Amino acid sequence: MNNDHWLHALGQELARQQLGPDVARHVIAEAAAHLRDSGQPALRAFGTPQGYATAVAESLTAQRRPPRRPPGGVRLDARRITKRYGRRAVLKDVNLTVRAGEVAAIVGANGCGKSTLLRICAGLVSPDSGTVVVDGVLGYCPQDAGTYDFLLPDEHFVLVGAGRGMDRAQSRRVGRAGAATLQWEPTVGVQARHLSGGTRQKLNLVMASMGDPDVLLLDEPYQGFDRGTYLDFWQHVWRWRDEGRAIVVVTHLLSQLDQVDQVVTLEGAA
Ligand SMILES: Nc1ncnc2c1ncn2[C@@H]1O[C@H](COP(=O)(O)OP(=O)(O)OP(=O)(O)O)[C@@H](O)[C@H]1O
Repeated sequence: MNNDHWLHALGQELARQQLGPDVARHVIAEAAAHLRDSGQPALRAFGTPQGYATAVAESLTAQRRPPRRPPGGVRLDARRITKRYGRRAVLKDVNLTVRAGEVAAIVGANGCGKSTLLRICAGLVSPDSGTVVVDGVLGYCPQDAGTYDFLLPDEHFVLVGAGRGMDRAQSRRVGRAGAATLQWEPTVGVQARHLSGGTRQKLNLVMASMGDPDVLLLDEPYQGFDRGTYLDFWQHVWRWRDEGRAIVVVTHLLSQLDQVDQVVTLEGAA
């Protein structure tokens, strides 16, 4: 079954699950975007259309969650961020304020500056003007290239753990516990360069969340995840939020946007 057939079948299954046409359109658009970005065959990325439609219907039911605690103090405050690359203006006067217990989604077209904004918030890139204030420990999951080809996953955990004040054994234990929550058990002796793209992304995400950071910056962290891991990822986001962390997720996908606390749409600076 090619991806077009799969998406068509998904539409039929969503109708059978009695999801409204607007919701179905969003789900199909997000699945198509994910398939386009990841280059994966649909069956591998999402499983059968019937199984995926059922999971979507279940997750929409699960959205009716009890009221949350009110958000806490400001954890991330980015003010009037402006950035140019050469003659190209990428960000102009962008503001982003996220409180403890809030999730912000950054959306916008390819190249509009989402990753640049996250790198600026992470302190990896300097803005031309504007300020970023972070209150607490920060974890950053890059879109790609956060791993070291010739290191083992355990060695990544030890590196990050050292920066968080953990010893080697504790780092490995915490890293492996994080991996297990993403349905991944690192194979002993396998270096990062031999991991699949989705598994490298799991490694990035585990590293970002080690040591319970107060602010989590996640740049499309689910690319290459299969359906089950993708749904698990959002469960992690809601749990982190309920624990009082401030979370920023760059995303192309629309189905979770009605659950986040704020959506920042970058238009791209002219
Ligand atoms: N280090 C750099 N030097 C020059 N130009 C850059 C650099 N980093 C990013 N850019 C440019 O800045 C613009 C914004 O890039 P950025 O990666 O932030 O976009 P994005 O919204 O995250 O894109 P995507 O949705 O494709 O991931 C792009 O035109 C990109 O080519």
